[in-house]
Amino acid sequence: MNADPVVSVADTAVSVRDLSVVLPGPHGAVHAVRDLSFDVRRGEALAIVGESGAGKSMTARAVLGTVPYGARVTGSVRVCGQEVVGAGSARMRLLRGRRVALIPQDALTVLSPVHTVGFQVAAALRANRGLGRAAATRAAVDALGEVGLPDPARTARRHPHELSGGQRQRAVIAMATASEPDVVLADEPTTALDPVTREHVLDLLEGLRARTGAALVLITHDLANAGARADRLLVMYAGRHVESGPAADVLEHPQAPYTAGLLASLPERAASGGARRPLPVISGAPPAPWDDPAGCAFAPRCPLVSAACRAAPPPALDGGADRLVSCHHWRDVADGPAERLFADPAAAP
Ligand SMILES: Nc1ncnc2c1ncn2[C@@H]1O[C@H](COP(=O)(O)OP(=O)(O)OP(=O)(O)O)[C@@H](O)[C@H]1O
Repeated sequence: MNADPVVSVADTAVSVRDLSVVLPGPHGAVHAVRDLSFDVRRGEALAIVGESGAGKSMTARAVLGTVPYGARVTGSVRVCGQEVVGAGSARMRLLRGRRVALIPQDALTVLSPVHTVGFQVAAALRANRGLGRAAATRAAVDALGEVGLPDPARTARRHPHELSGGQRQRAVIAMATASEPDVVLADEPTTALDPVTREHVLDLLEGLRARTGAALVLITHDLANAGARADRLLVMYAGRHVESGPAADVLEHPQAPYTAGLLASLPERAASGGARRPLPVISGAPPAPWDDPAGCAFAPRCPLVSAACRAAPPPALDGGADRLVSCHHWRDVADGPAERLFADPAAAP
């Protein structure tokens, strides 16, 4: 990307520049993340949005320094000023947990079935904050109470299988946030939860951010909900930056055709016009993971495609008002009601 957002280093919790992650795959190299740049300021919530395979989780793993074995990572990822790309395991042990923590999609991937949740939260506190056994045990109970678990002292003595899915997710949030990291990465933290519990967990994350001043990176498929919960949005497609900026602005006035298509296909938006009409769709499918298109990866599905789009991936252009957009034709999107681009499913290429 060629445009650098103006954020002072001291205000920046995460700074990603020209990040690429390439993985070996059975059909050839998989370009999971390509030339991605973005910043997350301290205390800010950034939602990374995109459909399955867009590279959201791999971006989070690169920030956490936990890409799969065999992955080739280039570019730079700085967490609180410290470089993660190429960092040795000793430096990453210091960063992980203390500076940056992950809340995964499924709590059971991080909770051990053989230990009580209190023991596991206390273990994280001992590792990250250097607390002794008794102090860590007390702090773990406090942390379980902070995330709204009932009777935290009793919950601390329970094993993960004795808790509901929502309670387990709260326990994982307690484990990730008890040490008050500067950056919390939440990878689809509510996917496995019912709608009411989902809202509670998102409220909880918002409350923790307000209390500790941590930066929150929320990874999600859900563009509308992300907009309501985040300060800023980063839309990804096929491993690349599509557009980014203040969440409300991106949702109100998308600048990239892909974002406009995603928004047009939201049932609540399509219904807002009053008349019943077919839900607009973005026809076609994203490129296969091992495809390495010469131009814009969205070009085969884009109603505004031109020769320039097929020749080279568009750079991130300054869309004004703290926005970046990776599209040659962004002015044509920004100038009119975005929905019109995908209004007629039969008209899309
Ligand atoms: N261990 C791996 N080895 C090879 N390719 C992988 C591996 N993990 C992920 N990928 C590929 O990397 C690309 C990006 O995956 P990633 O999990 O980051 O997408 P995502 O946007 O998080 O999707 P989802 O929303 O489904 O989790 C995909 O094409 C995926 O198939």
